Amino acid sequence: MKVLKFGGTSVGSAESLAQVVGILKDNQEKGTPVAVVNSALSGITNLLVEAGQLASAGDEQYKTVLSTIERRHIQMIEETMATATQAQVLEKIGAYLQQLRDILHGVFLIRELSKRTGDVVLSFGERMASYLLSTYANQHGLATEVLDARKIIVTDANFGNARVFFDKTNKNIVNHFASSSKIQIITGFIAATEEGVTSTLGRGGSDYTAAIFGSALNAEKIEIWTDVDGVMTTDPRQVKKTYSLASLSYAEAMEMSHFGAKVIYPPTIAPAMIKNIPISIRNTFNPEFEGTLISSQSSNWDFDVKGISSISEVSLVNFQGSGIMGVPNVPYRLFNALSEAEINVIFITQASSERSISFAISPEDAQRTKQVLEAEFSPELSLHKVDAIEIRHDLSVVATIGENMRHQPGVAAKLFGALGRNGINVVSIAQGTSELNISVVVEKKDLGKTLNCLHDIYFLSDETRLNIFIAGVGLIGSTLLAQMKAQYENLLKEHLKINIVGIANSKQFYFDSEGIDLDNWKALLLEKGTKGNIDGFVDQMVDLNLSNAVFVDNTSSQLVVENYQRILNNSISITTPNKLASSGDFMKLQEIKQTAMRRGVKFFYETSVGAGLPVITTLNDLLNSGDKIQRIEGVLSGTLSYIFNSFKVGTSFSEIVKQAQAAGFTEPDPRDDLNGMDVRRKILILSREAGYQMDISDVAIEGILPDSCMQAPTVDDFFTELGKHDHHFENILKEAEADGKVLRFIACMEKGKATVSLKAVGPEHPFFSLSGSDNIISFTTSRYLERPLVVKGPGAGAEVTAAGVFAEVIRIFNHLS
Ligand SMILES: NC(=O)c1ccc[n+]([C@@H]2O[C@H](COP(=O)([O-])OP(=O)(O)OC[C@H]3O[C@@H](n4cnc5c(N)ncnc54)[C@H](O)[C@@H]3O)[C@@H](O)[C@H]2O)c1
Ligand SMILES: N[C@@H](CCO)C(=O)O
Ligand code: NA
Repeated sequence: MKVLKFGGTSVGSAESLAQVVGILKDNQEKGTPVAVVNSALSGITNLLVEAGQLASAGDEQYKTVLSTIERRHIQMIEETMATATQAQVLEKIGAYLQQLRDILHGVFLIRELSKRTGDVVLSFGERMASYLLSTYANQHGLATEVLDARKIIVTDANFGNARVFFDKTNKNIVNHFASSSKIQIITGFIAATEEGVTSTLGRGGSDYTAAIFGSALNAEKIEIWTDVDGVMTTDPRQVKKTYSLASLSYAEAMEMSHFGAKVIYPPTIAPAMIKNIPISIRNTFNPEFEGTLISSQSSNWDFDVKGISSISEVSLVNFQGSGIMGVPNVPYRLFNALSEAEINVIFITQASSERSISFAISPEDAQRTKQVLEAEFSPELSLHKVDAIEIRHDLSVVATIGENMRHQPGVAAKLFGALGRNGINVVSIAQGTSELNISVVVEKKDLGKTLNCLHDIYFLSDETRLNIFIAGVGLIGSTLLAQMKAQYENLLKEHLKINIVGIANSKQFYFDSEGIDLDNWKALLLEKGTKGNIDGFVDQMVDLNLSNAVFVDNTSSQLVVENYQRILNNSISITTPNKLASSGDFMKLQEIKQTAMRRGVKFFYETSVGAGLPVITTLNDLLNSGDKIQRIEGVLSGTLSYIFNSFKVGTSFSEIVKQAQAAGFTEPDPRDDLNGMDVRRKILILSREAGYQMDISDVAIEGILPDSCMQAPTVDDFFTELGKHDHHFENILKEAEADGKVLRFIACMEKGKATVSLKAVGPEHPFFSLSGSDNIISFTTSRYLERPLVVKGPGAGAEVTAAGVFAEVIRIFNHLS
């Protein structure tokens, strides 16, 4: 024998009734006898509650609600019943509705709805639904009859939440089933007192009915049929990719439910659990799918954690004071007072100092809780042994659940590490010694982020989203987007989903938290983008509060840099080829780095020196392993390298500068390259990495640009002006060539002294043979003393720079996961 329970959505439409009959027939074919428990049509119980409340308040609107209830049932009959039988079925439902109308009229007249009468009102939902289901099933070749559970389940008179007398109930069940041959369609949720007065079983009622029958009948299984594929790893409304759990232990299922997962109401599990009857959660609309099996077995499951459930809205009460320390009856009085006031406590923690006890409750109980505790502890409050009762609102509880967590070091570390890296503040923590559940209280605004990042770290097998925000979609930014698009599928195979959530240029920005279409980003930004500057972009990014977030600054803008503190403070990592922060004000840079460290996020800027070449990481590797830097020397400008490598007597200097610009090597304003500013910044960045507290003014420079070029108002004017000085550059070149030398723009730092100058070097010099836009950086250190460590290769250009930024984005991801 199996007991099958169908929820409201399973009996709420023509389609679903057909599915139910299919499921029943399937069992019949397999020779498995079944008993069926059903709920009211979906939504009807709430309407009944509403009608009762309106009527008792003397509000005629109850009649409108009643009509809605009537219409739902009539519509079901018209959609599902054979035409010839419709009149008869309508008559029967009509009789139920007339009774209900009479009762509500009475309630309306006397303006009172006792719990006792409320249960009678509610009972109509299940009674009508059972009648419809049974009639429909009989019309489709099954032999069923309605079993009104009020004849079977005996309870006390605690209406609304009655307690079952199991001895009598179980006897009734066994006797009834001994004499019935048809499939029993049992009204869920309702029961009756010994005197035969209608009662209800409280929250989760129909599941409970199924467990009561299943247990009395020693059923081989109880199946709860609903509209989802069983129990999911977490709330699918909050997390995009969740999985259905194949199995749960009873204890896990209870923990999941206690913390809000729409699984099964914990008390309903008890009768089944005592008899070790497995409960399976199935989808009426996907009956082939096995769903979730809840049993005593702890299943094979590859992950430490089974599920992450949450209660989105709780209030946290802090009860503290010097007078409660070590006083044994304080907790007793506290929780007893709450229990007498029927206030449900969701979560408790107590610090070992015993100075305070915190507990979470539903927000609607907050006011009452305060009153109850103030009354109970009024003497202690007036003597200041207990502090004023504090209640914090707008919080959520997130519970991480699973039997595999037991005796498993590292699970909690993972959890708190992920929360920390994502900037989620933990307000309170509880873990029972059963190690089945780690619960944390977080701010409500962080709930979605918390569920997403925990789901990512525990169930990472499928895919992790990296949420990326890009400021600057010029040369580097657009190349980066193209590279990310090209690599998208490959990364997905590695379980990494590149999710570009926001893009911005200097005038507007565009967001799509599901990921901007990379085939179309330009049009989306231009046509659908919001007008606004970087501050607005960062505001919206912060508001989205996504986990695994990275900000990429592909601009050369100081306005963007001004936002770094705020971005890092919101636990969003940064990678950038923009040199302004790392070569800007020293104290500000320190603050930025400290914020990143404090928030456990990254601030990376490898591409600001030598583009994609590993310059800064190499320097850091040397330093971290204890090497001492003696000297750093390099050609650090791709532009200047290209220019002087290509500049031959007879060619025009200004033409070559234009070529460098066209090749994408130059700064947005090429003068930043030619005046040596770009190189000064780079040698400053490296000097600071090497431990020197230096500023840009500490980098001496011998400029090569005539003043008139510097003063030209626009880049075009500059080129015109530069053309006038071609002969000047040719002369410098000729001088060098006369000595068998070439021109190289070299930066050097030794013992905290940095210089940048154009030098003529001969064939003996390691930089002599440079070509293309190559950068070269040589590190002379204690360990690389005679022969320096050299990094060399293209140090500018869209592809290599964007690739370097891309690599840092991935490095940040590796750190986050
Ligand atoms: N080109 C290279 O080879 C190379 C190599 C290493 C580093 N870099 C650095 O990369 C950065 C970008 O260079 P690029 O060549 O792509 O420049 P670009 O001029 O082509 O693009 C700059 C982008 O930034 C946007 N922008 C500017 N100010 C902004 C602001 N305040 N807010 C939002 N967006 C803003 C612009 O609208 C544009 O989309 C620069 O910092 C540059 O120094 C470039
Ligand atoms: N304009 C820069 C880009 C790399 O930072 C260069 O030419 O090297
Ligand atoms: Na680099």
